[in-house]
Amino acid sequence: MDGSAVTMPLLAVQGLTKRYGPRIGCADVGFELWPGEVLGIVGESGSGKSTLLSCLAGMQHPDEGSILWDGRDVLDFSEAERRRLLRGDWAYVHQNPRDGLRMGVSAGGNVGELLMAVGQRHYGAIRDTATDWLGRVEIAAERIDDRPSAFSGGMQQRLQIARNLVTGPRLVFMDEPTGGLDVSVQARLLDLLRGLVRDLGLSVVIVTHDLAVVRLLADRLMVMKSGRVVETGLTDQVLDDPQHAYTQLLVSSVLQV
Ligand SMILES: Nc1ncnc2c1ncn2[C@@H]1O[C@H](COP(=O)(O)OP(=O)(O)OP(=O)(O)O)[C@@H](O)[C@H]1O
Repeated sequence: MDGSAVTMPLLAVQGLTKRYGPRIGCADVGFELWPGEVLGIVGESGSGKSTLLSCLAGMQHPDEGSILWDGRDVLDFSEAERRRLLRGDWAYVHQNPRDGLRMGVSAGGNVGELLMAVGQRHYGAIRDTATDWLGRVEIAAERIDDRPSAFSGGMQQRLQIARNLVTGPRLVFMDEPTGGLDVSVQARLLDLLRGLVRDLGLSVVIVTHDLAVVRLLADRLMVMKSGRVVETGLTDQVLDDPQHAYTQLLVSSVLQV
């Protein structure tokens, strides 16, 4: 990390608004994310979490607002610049590993091809790094030539995480990374994610409806309702002493699915 990185936020978002016709996806969302920080975005289904994340990660174009990255608005980036960003400095972990993996390519290939995409050419070194990353996400080296379709859901998700982190991104977006998995598999994945976030000092924006996930992972929370941010604060503060009536309902699990 260079000296300038700690004096300005990694990401500075202002007035982000996305409408679907007359319906509001998200409205006037603003926040800053600092290096090494994990920001959790929570809210019940339909509150605008996914819309916000997809606008932030360049998968949808917002109607209004700005997203400053290294001082430049990513909404002004060319398509080529945006693609470079998503392949290098940014990573996106999908809820469904099938959306983030290439199912017809081996586990090692899924990790290795990202290294090739950022310019690595030496096959032996790429395979060594891929093996190392499989180990970090608790996938045995002997599975390196297996396709993800032969893996369990939890293993697929761990492989997707390895594929995303192998290039050392500066910012990772995560969309319900533990969603759709059995409870015991979720717990193991959460443990693994927490270790990686801590060891690598990752900067993360994570969307979830599961407060246990953000309790473990997030430094700060943003609570959304009907597309708007209704409360922000340190995770423990928001969860232990919620100020907004909606957050109080959310925490008391009345609104949790
Ligand atoms: N493609 C779309 N077309 C029309 N309306 C949409 C579309 N996507 C989302 N919306 C609407 O935007 C609002 C926010 O939805 P969004 O999916 O972002 O919420 P969410 O909090 O991520 O919910 P979930 O957890 O169920 O995905 C909702 O009212 C939703 O119906």
